[in-house]
Amino acid sequence: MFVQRSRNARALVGRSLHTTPTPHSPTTTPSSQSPYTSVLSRAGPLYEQEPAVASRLIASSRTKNLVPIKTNIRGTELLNTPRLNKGAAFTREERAIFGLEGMIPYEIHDLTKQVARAYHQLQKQPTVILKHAFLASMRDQNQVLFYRLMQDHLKELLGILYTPGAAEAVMGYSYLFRRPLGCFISFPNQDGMRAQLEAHVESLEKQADLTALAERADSSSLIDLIVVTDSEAVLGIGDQGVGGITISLSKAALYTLGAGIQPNRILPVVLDPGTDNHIQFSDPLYLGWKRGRVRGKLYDKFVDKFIQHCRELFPNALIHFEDFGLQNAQRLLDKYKDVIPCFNDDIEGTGAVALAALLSAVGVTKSKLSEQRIVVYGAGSAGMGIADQIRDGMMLLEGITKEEANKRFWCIDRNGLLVESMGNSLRHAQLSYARPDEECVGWDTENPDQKGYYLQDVIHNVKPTILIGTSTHARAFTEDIVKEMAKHVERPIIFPLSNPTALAECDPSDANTWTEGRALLATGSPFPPCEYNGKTYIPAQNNNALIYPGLGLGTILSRARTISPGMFMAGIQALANLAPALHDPNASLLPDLAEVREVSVHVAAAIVRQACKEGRTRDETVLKVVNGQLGEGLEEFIRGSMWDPVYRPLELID
Ligand SMILES: NC(=O)C1=CN([C@@H]2O[C@H](COP(=O)(O)OP(=O)(O)OC[C@H]3O[C@@H](n4cnc5c(N)ncnc54)[C@H](O)[C@@H]3O)[C@@H](O)[C@H]2O)C=CC1
Ligand SMILES: CC(=O)C(=O)O
Ligand SMILES: [Mg+2]
Repeated sequence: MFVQRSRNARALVGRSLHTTPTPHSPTTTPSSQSPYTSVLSRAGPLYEQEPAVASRLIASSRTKNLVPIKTNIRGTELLNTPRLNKGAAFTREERAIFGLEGMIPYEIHDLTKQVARAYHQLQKQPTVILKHAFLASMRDQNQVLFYRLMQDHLKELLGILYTPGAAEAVMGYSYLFRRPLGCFISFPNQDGMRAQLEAHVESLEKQADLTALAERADSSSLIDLIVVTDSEAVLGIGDQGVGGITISLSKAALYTLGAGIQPNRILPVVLDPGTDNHIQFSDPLYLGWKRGRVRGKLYDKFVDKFIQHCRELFPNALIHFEDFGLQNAQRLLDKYKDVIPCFNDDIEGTGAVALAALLSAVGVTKSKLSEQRIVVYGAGSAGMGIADQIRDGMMLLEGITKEEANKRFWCIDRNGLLVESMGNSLRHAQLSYARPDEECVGWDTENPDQKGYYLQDVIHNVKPTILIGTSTHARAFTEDIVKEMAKHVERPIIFPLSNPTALAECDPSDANTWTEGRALLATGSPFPPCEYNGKTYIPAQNNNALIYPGLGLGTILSRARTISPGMFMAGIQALANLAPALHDPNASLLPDLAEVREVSVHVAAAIVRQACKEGRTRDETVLKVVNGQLGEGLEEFIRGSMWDPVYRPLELID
């Protein structure tokens, strides 16, 4: 099945992002003939009603933004409730009903004017970190305005909210701290963990639509998604202790921006088992638990307790693991991936987006994935996740065996090329990629006396077609290395993926110049277009943020109990099918991250269809949509079900 899909992949690619209908058509009231009239009376935005998934809400897609939110919160409390606050946009009528006159200036300003003002204020902030702090504070004051501002200026502001801006904000967390956002689960307080999670539910309930709440039997469907980090390997900046909450918050915001998941249905969490970062640790302003990281059984029990409480309190929620350390990321994924709906974004999300970019690159070079010689520089979570996903791609799409696929990789870590004689020092995830030592006998090396083989030697002797950087080793892909690679291959595929920007293995503009404009390039953080000899080349932003929102949305909609390899592969192919390079060999290997919302529609749809095919979908209505029984296409259904940053009317109930 996959082999066939892959061969057809290029033929399937035709859906331009620009030819699809705009996702947010103005709201209109459906005719009274609508077959869905019966549910209209209780329609609300997706994910706000019980149960959490799309199934009950098919009719709401056209009316969702007109349906009032019912609340009993008034006055100052309303202005201090970010989910409901509209600031100067409260109507005259709402001001009277909710007791707001005298608390806001007289004039009413709509969202467009508010966004213009907020953008102006943001531009006045002199540094990236202050811009990030401004956005965080806006998110904490007026949720709709925050998301609307982000959405209207997505390309520019992603670099502030997410990588590279988030890196500075994570490091400076204890200095920037104003009011806590997100959920803090600390090792010394773990006896109260359940109560702490329940307190978050309570605060969400307070802000929720009271009609929807009244219809809900319990709180089990309040949360669709948990984004959790333990902060040990944040981006490429390592252990950041409690500051890692910022990466959970940024990733969570991207689910809303990129896939329309209702922001209040996402729980961003930091687990704080201590920190080994001595700079943070010895800072008097550090806000986390000031102890060295707990490890071993105590750590595992702590994480397991968290997972079990989440399973009990939010049984439908998908768990997104983010930026766990090398010793734990793969282990935790292996422990939970076949038991609960979860994924590790650094391992699987990164692998998925990298494979999509490579499918598009081999489309340009008109070669097969399984013919490539691939060097992975930095054999950690992301590097091994990418290798595994490419290997799965070779097996599923091109039908080669795992053993044959393993031979297409040369992985390099701190001690050089992974070879079999490294034995026990190899991590489990690295084992199958270790090369036989005898293969390197007779290699032409820079220094014949050195122990091990390093990047220059591997490039020189292996003559790779693909070079991927996930090492955090800034500027490791030097001019010599890139030129050496480019000697042996017409269109070298070079992906310096380390984040943030300063840690990228090379600047794509340099690689473009060193290869006379021949390289096919993708980076982790955003970079400007490259120029060579009057020709412009746009390096793709190969960041897991391009796929995880759609992956999450598709999984939540299906309510699959676990995410299967087939679901991943379906999402990957959907993303690859949207690559601009499929139409123009000199265009970007991936769609622009600013188009993530439309990308997510296709990724989520592919995942939902695959989940149905595999009999994993537990949502009856989604099944009916897929089977064409409800008169609405799946993509249309998904688009219509996304949360929009618009003000809905408020209705006071006592
Ligand atoms: N573009 C994207 O979507 C993503 C990018 N990344 C980036 O990839 C980088 C690595 O992240 P993780 O894999 O999560 O970290 P990790 O700590 O699991 O892996 C890094 C690996 O690189 C190795 N390494 C360090 N210095 C090296 C050197 N000089 N030579 C060779 N190997 C070296 C380490 O030993 C480790 O095995 C980070 O900068 C991160 O931001 C991670 C996830 C997604
Ligand atoms: C993008 C991402 O997840 C990382 O750099 O860790
Ligand atoms: Mg990450």
